[in-house]
Amino acid sequence: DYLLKKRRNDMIHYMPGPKPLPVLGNVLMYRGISQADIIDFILQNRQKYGTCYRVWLLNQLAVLFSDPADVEVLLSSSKYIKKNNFYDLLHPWLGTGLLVSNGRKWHARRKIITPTFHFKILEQFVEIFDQQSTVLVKKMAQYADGKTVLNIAPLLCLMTLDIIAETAMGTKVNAQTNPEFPYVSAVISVTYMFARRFTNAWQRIDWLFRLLSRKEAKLFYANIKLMHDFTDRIIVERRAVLEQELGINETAPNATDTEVGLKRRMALLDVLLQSSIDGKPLSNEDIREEVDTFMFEGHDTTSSALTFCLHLISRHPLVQAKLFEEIRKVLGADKDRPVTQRDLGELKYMECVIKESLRLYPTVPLIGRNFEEDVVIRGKPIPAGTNVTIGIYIMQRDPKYFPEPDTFRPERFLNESLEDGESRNTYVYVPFSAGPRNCIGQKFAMLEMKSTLSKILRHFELLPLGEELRPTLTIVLRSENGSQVGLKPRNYASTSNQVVD
Ligand code: HEM
Repeated sequence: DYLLKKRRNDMIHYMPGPKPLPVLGNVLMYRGISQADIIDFILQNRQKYGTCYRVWLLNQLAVLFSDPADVEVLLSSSKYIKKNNFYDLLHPWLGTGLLVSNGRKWHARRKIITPTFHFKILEQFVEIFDQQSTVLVKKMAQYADGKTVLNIAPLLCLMTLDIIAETAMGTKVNAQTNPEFPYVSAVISVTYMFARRFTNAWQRIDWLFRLLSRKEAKLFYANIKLMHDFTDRIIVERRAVLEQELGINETAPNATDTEVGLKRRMALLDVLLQSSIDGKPLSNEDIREEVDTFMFEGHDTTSSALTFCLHLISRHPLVQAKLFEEIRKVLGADKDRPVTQRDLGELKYMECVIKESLRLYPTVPLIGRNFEEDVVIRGKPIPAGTNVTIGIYIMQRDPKYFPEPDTFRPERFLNESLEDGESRNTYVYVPFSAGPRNCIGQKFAMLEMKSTLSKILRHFELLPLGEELRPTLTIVLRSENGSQVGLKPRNYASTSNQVVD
């Protein structure tokens, strides 16, 4: 143990952190810490050891950064893009798709996928957001009696699944109307199991998972197979259609990234089918990795963000009134009018509400990297092989940058001006990460959330019924008891300030 760690220990000895035991390192400090306690535990460690501290987990050295100046160095550089081994858990489903891939593969794929989010393409996706949120409000209407407590989280999850399936694969899975559809229940089950395995050290090791949780492991891998078969089938079908329609092989090598995306309404899958790397088209397996990555990354994140945001709105009537006023002003008196990308761009206060909600409850509260070689971050040497965590949640709750950090105040983001006139490092607020490896779906997610929120608030007033949130860290931050609210139908004939009454 001494020899294995000696070099790294010598390099890192200056850094604060809990005293490690031989062999075990600091593993024991995680004893008895439940999923729901992890975030508080990390905040306490930040108080004890500062904005940069180390822990030893057996033989693995891990460093947590939460000083925005350090985070800026890490995120803005294209050198530090390798993900750490926590992400390996996602391999069985996502292979080495964009979220987990590294090096050349990541660069090439990122270049191909970026045009998918061209604003012209997003414009077409806005129609899908609108249609699917219409299905959502129809389902919600049955609970809108002003006294029923509704946990809105599962409904949001099904809606975001419908949206991502249609935008990524060009296929309707009808999750909202048919949640029993095998592909839909497989996605939900696997996402749930990822969350469990992520927080359970033993289940994270694959052979132990297969050995000790046999039934769960069997279901997990059967569901992954089912999802792969489904995606494979869609890819084969779409390839055949595209070949017929476009003469895919002639189009691919000559078209520039942006041209490919703009030809007609495209799903992500279509862009991939027409793309090539070094003149070679992507194989069905390559494409599946990326489509699966979008299915995973594109539904759980947005649905969790919406869950927190709607809850906060239900508990802040003045914010809700202001939001509704803006919605009425921008979208007019017809609550069923489909929204456009332009409308959504004008919902400025709503943007502040979403940003503030993502500040308090960043869906991805921690992100990880691994250093392949020794590096020095602002004078701090870090040895090769170290797992690095960036504490998004910690920075966004730091009173130094956000006065009264636990208070929900969307006005903070109006004009992005700072209350005390000080400048703030932009890397202090990074719910979508930042730099070359930031969230490729950020604009998509913002439009989707704005579209859904405006649809819900045009139809219902949210009431503060039910339990409060119980945030818990799984792969994404979610609320253990969902988001409990009451609903009252909006009377659109009356004026907006009726909400405050
Ligand atoms: C509120 C919603 C969302 C949040 C808060 C969010 C946040 C993030 C964050 C923090 C990362 C960086 C992860 C890391 O470095 O390990 C990321 C990456 C990514 N996100 Fe999102 N995301 C959201 C929605 C979406 C959506 C809707 C999509 C797809 C349509 C998407 C696709 C991706 C992909 C593919 C990556 C990997 C990018 C790369 O490594 O090049 N995300 N997201």
